[in-house]
Parts: sequence; C-alpha cells; structure tokens
Amino acid sequence: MAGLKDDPVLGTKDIIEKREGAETKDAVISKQREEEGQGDGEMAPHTGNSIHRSGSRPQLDLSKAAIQGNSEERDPTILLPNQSDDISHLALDIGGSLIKLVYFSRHEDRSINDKRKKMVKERLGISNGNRRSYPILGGRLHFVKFETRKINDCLDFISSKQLHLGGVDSHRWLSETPANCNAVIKATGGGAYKFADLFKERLGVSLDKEDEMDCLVAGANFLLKAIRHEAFTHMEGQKEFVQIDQNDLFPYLLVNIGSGVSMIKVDGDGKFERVSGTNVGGGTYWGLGRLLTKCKSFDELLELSQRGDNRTIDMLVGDIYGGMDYSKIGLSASTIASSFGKAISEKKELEDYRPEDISLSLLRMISYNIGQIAYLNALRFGLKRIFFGGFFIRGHAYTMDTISFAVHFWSKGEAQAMFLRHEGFLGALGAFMSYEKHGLDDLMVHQLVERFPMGAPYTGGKIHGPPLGDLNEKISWMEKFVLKGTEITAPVPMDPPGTTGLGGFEVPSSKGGTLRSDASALNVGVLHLVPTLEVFPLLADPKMYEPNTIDLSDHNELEYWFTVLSGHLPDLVDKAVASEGGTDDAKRRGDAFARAFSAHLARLMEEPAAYGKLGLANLLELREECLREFHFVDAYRSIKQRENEASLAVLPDLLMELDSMTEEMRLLTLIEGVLAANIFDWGSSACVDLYHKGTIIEIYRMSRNKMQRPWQVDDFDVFKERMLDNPHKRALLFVDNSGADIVLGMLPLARELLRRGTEVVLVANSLPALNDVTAMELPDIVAEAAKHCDVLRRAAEAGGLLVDAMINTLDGSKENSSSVPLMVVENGCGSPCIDLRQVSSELAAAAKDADLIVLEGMGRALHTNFNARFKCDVLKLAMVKNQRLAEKLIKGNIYDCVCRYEPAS
Ligand SMILES: Nc1ncnc2c1ncn2[C@@H]1O[C@H](COP(=O)(O)OP(=O)(O)O)[C@@H](O)[C@H]1O
Ligand SMILES: CC(C)(COP(=O)(O)O)[C@@H](O)C(=O)NCCC(=O)O
Ligand SMILES: [Mn+2]
Repeated sequence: MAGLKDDPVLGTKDIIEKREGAETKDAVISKQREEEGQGDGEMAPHTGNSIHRSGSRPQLDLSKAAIQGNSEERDPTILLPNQSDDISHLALDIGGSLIKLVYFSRHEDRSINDKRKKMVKERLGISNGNRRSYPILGGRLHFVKFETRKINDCLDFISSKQLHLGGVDSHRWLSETPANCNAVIKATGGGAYKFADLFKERLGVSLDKEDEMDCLVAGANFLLKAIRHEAFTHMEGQKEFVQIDQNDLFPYLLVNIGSGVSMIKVDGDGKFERVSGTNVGGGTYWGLGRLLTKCKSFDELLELSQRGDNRTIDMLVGDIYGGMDYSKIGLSASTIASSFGKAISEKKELEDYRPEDISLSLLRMISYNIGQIAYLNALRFGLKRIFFGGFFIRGHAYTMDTISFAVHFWSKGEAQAMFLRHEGFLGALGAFMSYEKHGLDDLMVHQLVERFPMGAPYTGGKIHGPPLGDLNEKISWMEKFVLKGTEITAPVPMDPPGTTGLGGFEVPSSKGGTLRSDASALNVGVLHLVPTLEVFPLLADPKMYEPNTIDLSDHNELEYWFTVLSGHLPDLVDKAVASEGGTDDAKRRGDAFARAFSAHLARLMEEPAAYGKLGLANLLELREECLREFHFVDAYRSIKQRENEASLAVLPDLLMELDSMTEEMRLLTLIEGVLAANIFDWGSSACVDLYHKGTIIEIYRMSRNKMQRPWQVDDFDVFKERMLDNPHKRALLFVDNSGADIVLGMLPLARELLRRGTEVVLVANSLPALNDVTAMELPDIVAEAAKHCDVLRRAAEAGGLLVDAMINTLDGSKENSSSVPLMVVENGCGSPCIDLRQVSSELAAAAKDADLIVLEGMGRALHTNFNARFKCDVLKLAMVKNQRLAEKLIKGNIYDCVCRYEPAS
C-alpha cells in the first residue's frame, strides 16, 4: 500500500476498508487496477508529473474524500472528487483456439495545479484542458490471451481485474456516468455467440457482437497506421521493419491465420472483401500435431519442430529421381515433392517417426500451402503486399521464413510477405475500436508509446505462474525465477534442415534455440496512449527523422553497448537503493530491478528487434522505465542535490569572472564552460571513476583547464558571428545534467542570450533519468541562481518562474519587468536521450517562435539528434564521455568536445 497518504478526514485505514466494500460506483473509488502488463495493481509514490509516458504509477488522491449518500448505509460509496480512477474498457475476440483480450486502463493528467505548468500555459498561449481538446484520455492498452478451452481462466482474469465493469456503454468512456448493471462488452469471433450465456452467467455482462471480418480489418488498419514498428519482413532469419506510408497503404491482402485462414482484400477503412480462405490453418497444425506427437501444448509442438528433420518423412524430388534434380522444371533434389510422402513407402508405424520430424514436416506443409494460396490471391487481384496475422505465426522465425519464402518464390519476388507484431490481436483490437466515441481511430503515431514491463513472467522459455497481482508479487516472482546477474545469453543458431518445399533453393534459415515463451515471443508491450504528445514542429523533415545515431542492428555495436549497460548495473542498483533509504524493501526492489533489466538485455541480445527497431536511445530509456517499474522514482536525487548546491556556491564567482571579459571572449568562455561542465554524467563509467578523484569543483576546474580549441568538431566561430551579428528571438535550450552542467554551464549561457535580448526557454526532462535535471527541479535552481544575478532574476520574473517574488513586487503587476522572459518547459520524456517525434505540448508550443535550438549533452546531441536537421539554427554541444563513441562519431577520443552549429535548413 505504498503511497497511500493519510487523509485528514477519513484516515488511511478507513479508506482502505471502505474502499473494499465500495465496489463499482465509477467516479468513486473503483478497485485499484493494474497498470502494466499482466499485473501491478499497487499504488506508488507520486512523481508529480503528468506525462504518463512512463511506468510511473498513480496514487489515490484522497483529498476531499467524502462518503457519498447516506453514511449510515453499509459499505457506503466513498467519493474521491480529486481521484481520477483507472477506468477500464475491454473487448474480446473469442476464436476456435484462443481468446484475445484488449483492454484499456485510463490515466488522467492530475497535476494541473503545478504552478510552473500554469504559468507556461499562460505564457505560451496553450489552451487548457486535455479533456476538452483531446478526443481520448490518456491511458494504456493491454494485450492478453488465453486458450479457448481454458475459458474459465479468462473469466477469472476479467473478474479479478474487474474489467467487465468498465465496459458499460460507450458514453461512460468519456462522461464517467456511473456504471449500471447492463454491462456490455464488445466481442467478436465465434465464441461471442457460443459463450454469450456463460459471460452473462459468470460476469453478468452481455456480449455485443461485432463482425469478425470487420474487426480484423479495423484492427489491421489501426495498427498499420498508428504503430511505427508494426509491420516487418522476415527473410532468412532477418527481421526488418517496414515504414508504412499511411497514404499508400491500400490495397493489400490480409491473411489471418487463426484456427482457419481468411484472406481479405483491403481497399480502405471499412472497405474490404473476403476473397478466399483455407481450412488448412493453425488449428490443423495444432490438431494434427497433437494427435501425431502427443504434445501437450502448441508451444511444445512448435518447439519440437525446431529440432526436426523433415527429410525422414517428406518425399523429396531426389527420392523420386534417384537423387537427381528435376532441373528442367526448376526443382532441385532437395525440394519437397510430397509432404509426408515417405510415410507411404516405408514399413514404419507412427512410433517409428521422431515427433520432431513430424512437427517440422507438418509446419512446413501448412506454411507453404498458406503462402501459396496467399500468393495466388495476391496475383488474382494484382496486390503486391500481403500482411499475415493470426496466432499461428506466433512470432516464430521459421514459420515466417517459410511463408516469406513461398510468397517470394511463387511471385518471383513481385509480392512481399509482411508480418505484424500484434499478429493475433487484430480482431480484438477491431472489436475494441468499435466502441463509439473513444476517439482511438484518431490517434496518431506520435501519441502512442509502447512499454515492455516485466508483467508477463517468463524464464527458460516458459511462463511461470498466474498473472502478477502487484509489485510484491512481481518481486517475488523475479526472485524465484529470473536469475540474478548480467550474463548475456548468446543466441543459439538452429541447424537448418536441408530441404525446401519448392524449387531448387536451399533452406530458409532461421534462428531459434528454445522457443520463447508466449509473452516474450509475442513481442507485444503495453501501449501507452498519450494524447498530449506532439511532433516537434521544428524538425526539418519529420518523416525522415531518425532519433538514434547508433543503430543496434549492427551486432558488434549491440554487444558493446550491452556490456557497457551491464557493467553499470551494480553501481546503479546501489544508487537506486540508497535513494529509497537503503531499506530492506528498497534492496529487494533493487535486486528485482537488476534481474528485470538483465532479462531485458538478454532477451534483446538474442533478438534485437523483439521490441521494435532498437537503437541505443531505446535501451537507455528502457533502463529508466525499468527503474520506475520497481518504484525507483529518482535514483540520483541526493547526488543531484549535492552537486546543485556545490555549483550554486561558486556561481557568483563565475559570473563575476565572465562579466570582466570582452564580449567575444565571454562567449567563447561560456561555450567552453558548457562543454567542460558536461563532464558531470553519472551514466558514463569513465566519468564515474573520475568522480572518486576529486570534489565537484576540482573536477569542473580540471575539465575547464583542459579545454583546448579547436575542438574535435568546432563550428564556434560561425556560431559566434551569427550570434553577435543578429541576436535570436527565442532560444530553446535542451539542458542535460544537474549540478555544474546546468548551474555553471547552461544557466550562464542562458543569461548571455537573455542579456542580448533573446528569450530563453529551458527544456528539461519531465521525469528523472540518471542525473539529468528535470523541469520540476529547474524553477528552484533558477531562483537560487537569480539571487546572484539581476539578469536572471528579471528574466525569470518576466517568464513567471519566480512566482513568489512576483507577488512581492510593489505594484503587484505581473508585467513590470523590462526583460525578455526566461521560461522552463518539460520535454515530455524521462530518458537521457530525446525522440523529437514525441514531445510535450508545452515544448511544441514554445517551439513555434523559436529560431535557435541548443541541444546539450551526449544523450540529446550525440546518441540522438546528431544527424537531425531543423527548420531553425541549431547548436549541438557535448563532451564525449565514451571512447568508442568518440572514435566512431567524431574520429576522436574520450573527453573530446563537439560544438556543431548548423544554420536553418
Ligand atoms: N498457446 C497456444 N495455444 C493454442 N494455439 C496456439 C497457441 N499459440 C499459437 N497458437 C496457434 O494459433 C492458432 C489460433 O490463432 P488465432 O489467431 O487465435 O485464431 P482463432 O481466433 O481461430 O483462435 C491455433 O490454431 C494455433 O495454431
Ligand atoms: C547516458 C548518457 C548518454 C548520458 O550522457 P549525457 O547526456 O548526460 O551527456 C551517457 O552517460 C552514456 O552514453 N553512457 C554510457 C556510456 C559509458 O558508460 O561510457
Ligand atoms: Mn545526462
């Protein structure tokens, strides 16, 4: 129950007890629901931030809590006017083999009272109220599946999470009218008919049936338009994400391989025709496979296939032609002439065949057959793109390679097979979309952020235990099943079997040692819907923009960075645990975090594209998310505080020194100062080692003394000329670390800009990441600095940063300052890097009048955005605190500096 505050009226204990009885009265306390993945209903410390890109958890806001109605009543409802409940919405696709659930848990902006935010909104003219301006409220989409034969598990799951209580009617989605008893859940698939009574009986809900084909198409269209890394090709073990141009999506062929197979020609939203299908599908593989091998589960059957050799059971061309090719018609000896054909000519019984070989033979037979029929239908309608969905595919490399091979072979490379990460959830998503007025179909790519919490436990390729209920259960599970340590499991390449099903090509090769457990193999995370995110308006070409500089699809690169991050882990855990008081609970969470992050690393090492296209920025963000998942709100809190104080103490001297210089000298010293102070980076192992060797100020001085021009990248002179010639109107300063970096580096630079008449917007993280300064922390730092500097004070007042000081002004007027303003905006993220396709609305608004961007630090200027082009001038400043990066990016060495100036493009 961490995070529950005592309420002056009711007291915590009362609240909890009442809460348990209160059950379902909507705007009222509903049962705390899970936040992430398959678990986590726990409450967490409030991070004080409204940007829910992160795994940061909600906390019950008990202020003004009151009993609603008659307080004499047993189990009266408690109204929490200031608590925004997680309200869930659920849709189902009940198929012949599997039940797919898509459900939504809602999250609402709850820090509207933040003074800084209010002020920024006023200054930047941002209209208030997410609620009115966005059609959908923030929240999370979760994806879960069950075997249809275990429908009771599914009902228990729904009931335990009370998902059925959210889906009352479509209006409740927005208007929060109280739940009534006529709960209706959108459902598709045959089971929506077959199990309607069971749902009524067990959960008291009616299933509102939606057409299966409608749903498949709606789900596929949504995914293809809204998820950046949804579709990919898979050829010879290589997965490659395909950027789909929304304006060039239709027509395509959708092949859904469930129990049976549907082939649908899709011409637009809601415009489609089911053109074909086949009864030889996923149910055939699983059904026949079960009979022939006695396997107990689909995964077991699939796993067997990975060790199979189908030559023992399939009749090959060579078997018929005495080992020769039938080259005249392009068939090699290794081509499968007849699946299972060998079984007719031998005096063998079923027991004489290896189950592994049977499974592989069956898998290839069915995959090739579907690939071929799909190709024929694509040909029939002149379609070039075929998207394959359905759970038969199950993210299985070999299956995808086989289908791709067939399509490629038969179409002679004309048609392309593509797969979807949310493969089996198309129907359920479509059913979900059919709720009216949720606005989901209006969501854009930049408003969706996918996260991969440790919600679905796996180890050694198997799921262990039921879905996790809360943080404590999650930690226990991590302790039990996920090994500690940072060893990275290397991928185990599979011996490719030596035949193809078609013309004389060699094997479709594919990776895959042990089959990944369901949850991990699906590669589906939790989709965070954040309607407030926007594309940074100053990107020169948002469509071409790629945030990551380092592409981890290069295996050497991947291995290097994995080793670096694993190496950091022990120190990070120490810091994180200390930041939470070093209690036993914190130690347990720290341990669980280390296990979880190591498991992610190991997983990605095996399959780098498992979570979508992987760049270094994604890994660094994953680490921060993982910390938040285990409720480490700010691991570097005390380090940041200490460094801020030490730096603020020497700021007056620095400012005096600067003021005694000529203009040109001062500008150079300022840029030097930013670069020198960027050494304070607790994410770099080299720097952390350095910190043992001196005090903050000693290190800062040493760093400044070592500054020598020309820097490895040195555009200072061009920048200086531009700056002295013609001051910019508004500069956005993307700041980096706390302490010297912000106080002795970026603030003095901001001061110079202000003095020259340039408005300054400090852009800082919404959530903590390493020792980066956050937007919440900045006003206090600025206020402290302003005590020593009139320029900063007046600008901060003008920007509304010194709210209290303003109130104390003589005439009480807000606009009494003659200075251009200094403002602070949050960037919308909680990572050491920044993806400018997804920034806060504050930042987007501030960008509108900006003509200079300063990106500072390795994370924001090098790991990301080094190659980004902007509509306005940009200055990229960083000290490179990693030898390999220095060599690769700037052909230099560790501690070299980058001062890259690029005029508007
Ligand atoms: N854990 C699993 N249990 C059963 N079948 C599975 C599993 N994972 C993948 N499959 C495959 O997925 C098929 C079902 O796919 P799905 O898209 O859910 O179709 P349906 O809606 O017909 O159930 C099964 O027939 C089987 O081939
Ligand atoms: C996480 C960071 C990008 C932060 O750097 P910053 O943006 O603060 O300059 C950086 O610390 C980093 O790349 N660290 C890993 C590399 C290393 O330990 O050498
Ligand atoms: Mn940083």
